[in-house]
Amino acid sequence: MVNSVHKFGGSSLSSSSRYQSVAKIIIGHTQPGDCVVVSAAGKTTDTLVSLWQSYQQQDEQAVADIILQLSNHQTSLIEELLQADAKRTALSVLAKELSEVASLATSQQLQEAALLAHGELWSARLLAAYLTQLNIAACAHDARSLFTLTSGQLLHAQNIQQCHNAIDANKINVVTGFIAANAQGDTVTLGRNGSDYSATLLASYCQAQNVYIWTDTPGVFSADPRKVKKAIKYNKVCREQANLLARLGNPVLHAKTLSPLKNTDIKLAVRSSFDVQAAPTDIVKQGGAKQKRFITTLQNVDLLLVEGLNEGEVAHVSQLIQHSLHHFVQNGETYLVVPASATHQVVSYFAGRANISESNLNGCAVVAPTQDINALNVLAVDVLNQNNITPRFIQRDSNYTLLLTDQLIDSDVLSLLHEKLINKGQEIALVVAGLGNVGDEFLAQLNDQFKRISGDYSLKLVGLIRSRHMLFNASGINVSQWKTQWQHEARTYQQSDLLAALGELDYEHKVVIDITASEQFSQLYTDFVTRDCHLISANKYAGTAPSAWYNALRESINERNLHWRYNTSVGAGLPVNFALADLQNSGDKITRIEGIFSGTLSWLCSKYDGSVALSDLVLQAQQMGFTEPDPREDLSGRDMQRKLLILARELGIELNLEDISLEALMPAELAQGTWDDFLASKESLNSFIKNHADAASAQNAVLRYTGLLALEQGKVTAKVGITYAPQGDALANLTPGDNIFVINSQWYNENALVIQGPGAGKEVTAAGVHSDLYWLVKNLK
Ligand SMILES: NC(=O)C1=CN([C@@H]2O[C@H](COP(=O)(O)OP(=O)(O)OC[C@H]3O[C@@H](n4cnc5c(N)ncnc54)[C@H](O)[C@@H]3O)[C@@H](O)[C@H]2O)C=CC1
Ligand SMILES: N[C@@H](CC=O)C(=O)O
Repeated sequence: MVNSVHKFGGSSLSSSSRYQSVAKIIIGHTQPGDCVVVSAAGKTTDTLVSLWQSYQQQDEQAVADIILQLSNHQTSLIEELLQADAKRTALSVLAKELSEVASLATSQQLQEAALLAHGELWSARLLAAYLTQLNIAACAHDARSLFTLTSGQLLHAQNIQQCHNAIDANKINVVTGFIAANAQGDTVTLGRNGSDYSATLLASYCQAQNVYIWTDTPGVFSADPRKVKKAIKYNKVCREQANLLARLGNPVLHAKTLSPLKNTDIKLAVRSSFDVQAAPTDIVKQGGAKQKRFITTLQNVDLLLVEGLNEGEVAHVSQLIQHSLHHFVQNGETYLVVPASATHQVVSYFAGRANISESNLNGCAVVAPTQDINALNVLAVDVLNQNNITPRFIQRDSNYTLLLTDQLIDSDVLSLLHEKLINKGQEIALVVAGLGNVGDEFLAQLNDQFKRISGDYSLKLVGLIRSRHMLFNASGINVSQWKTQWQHEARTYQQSDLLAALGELDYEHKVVIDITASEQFSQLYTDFVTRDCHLISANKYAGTAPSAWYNALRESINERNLHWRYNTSVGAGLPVNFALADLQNSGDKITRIEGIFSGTLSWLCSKYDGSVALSDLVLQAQQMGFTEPDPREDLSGRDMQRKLLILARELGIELNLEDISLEALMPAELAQGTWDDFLASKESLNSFIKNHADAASAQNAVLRYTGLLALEQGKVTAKVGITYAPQGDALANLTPGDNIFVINSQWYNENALVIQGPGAGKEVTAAGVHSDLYWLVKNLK
């Protein structure tokens, strides 16, 4: 039984290393009986098309040169991938085929479709042979023995039978895309990019459950991501919008791709063969996803006026020119949007019923929910006018507006259009993890912040996560009533449930706000990012993870155009990260950061005068919400060590925790055992502190815990530990609980820049997380 059909386009097979990656994907994502549909490798179809053109122009030298070019390309793929007999056989079959092409060209018997079919045949045979060499049972199929058409109509019953007979349940079936046969057995093609169509046809004939279109972008975006940096990747797009986009010239999905899926439950997903971890875009049935906004560009099209258009004629002409056409009625006239290269063919087909109304047009189409179309049309015209582009023809329908122009819409104008048209009304899903001290306060402040932030966006709280329970409600959790809802609806979860719930959210943007103190939770960040979630962390574990993991996470965030903010991980609500970024963005060079970066240790050291045992003060600090869940994370200096590492990484210094020397503010043995064990041994902490306080006092100083990061002549000093601060020193006079960051730089050299204020506490920290959310939303624009 065929479970899945996977389709790999030319870009996924453009080199031998791409074949190897595809083979890995197949090994990881298929089971025996599944089908893999392939296009021609890289630019092979284009090369075959130019061979056909040279042949028609009777340019024998060009024909010979192109055959040599094809031979070299295929030979190098075979040489790099296959070994021994498999290689010899493949090379000899290739040589035979190319010499046959050459002799057909000489004898003027070359057929266009049969010539173009070679690209897919070579891909299918090579991939099947390579899989076999890897000990994966695989076979190649020529789709001309699976799909038959007469007069452009597929013979479904016959094709089902042919597929049923041919598909091997025990092997991976590698099938040529793009090609089929007519009743006489001659080759016919399914149109450029027709391999997507081959894949969905095959899936419907074999009753597969899934079709995966593996391509070079990780899904369907609001605009071409190569032209618009801030294009949004959608998790779900409904079939109707995908179809309309394809007819309007968007290259992501071929327009015919969706037709075999009509009235079936086959799932279709677009995903990247270059980034296998990235979440796909699911193309779902009407109602399975909300309507999204898109902008797509058109280039070099003509507008034809057609008289008496009959039903099925557009599909027929589309088949004829192998390009899906869009038609519409305006003021009682029927128009057809045709690629200029096919105008002649289309006009001759209609034999006097079609005339060119406007020619040499470019432009763009905006696809959006019905209620938005009018406003978006006005905005689009405004943006175009501001860029000296006057639409020559506008067609506004219920779910799109088409603006045809003389000028090309370049990526600058497209980005402007995207900024003005796409961002408005987008929904942002918030998922909050960690509902403790700070998390609870964050939620208490959330309603007010919604009012402040919203603007162009609509923000919704859709998920709440604790260590064992979670609550997800895709349509939104009532922020004022979350506790009641939590009581009734939260359920226990496994990690996979959490990731599935995040993957399912049909929002333009998703933000995971980590207010846990859990290292385990922070290790899921890479999974969150592959599900296209932005991140906000109060949690310090990800920011202080080993360099390799941390750098890979950052890279993956950048690649996906996501944001990660973590201002509260150092100095709670104090704007430390902002200041450092601002200094560096203004060209300054920071040379030294020194101070007290722990609210707990600041409070403990300032409060301690010997009258109350330090262990009791620790319990008070815990009560006030200053400490980490286990206050030994603070007393050990580890929390401050983490903050110093986060600061160092902000300055671009490659460090790991173990590079920062650490002296604990407690005896080493107290780090072992449970919190109760710690309390039972509290006297050893009390005497440890008393000894230090006495020693400091003997030097007319006070006990403090400080950190230092210095960059001098390329040498990095990074340490946290105990200091005796002289009476009168800024450190000695700090308000209990305050943090102080003394920053020296090229511009703040003699006279340091000082940031000082409360460095812990639920209100300031929750407000700091809100600041991160505010700036994250601002930066989406
Ligand atoms: N308290 C403060 O002043 C500041 C705290 N932070 C950071 O904020 C974070 C939270 O601090 P608090 O609210 O004080 O801690 P807390 O202990 O009161 O709350 C942490 C919450 O996280 C939940 N949690 C633990 N493991 C989890 C997991 N695997 N998945 C989901 N939830 C999990 C716990 O159930 C708890 O509700 C910590 O990372 C802390 O370092 C940062 C700046 C200041
Ligand atoms: N426990 C921490 C909380 C903030 O990060 C501290 O005391 O500073």
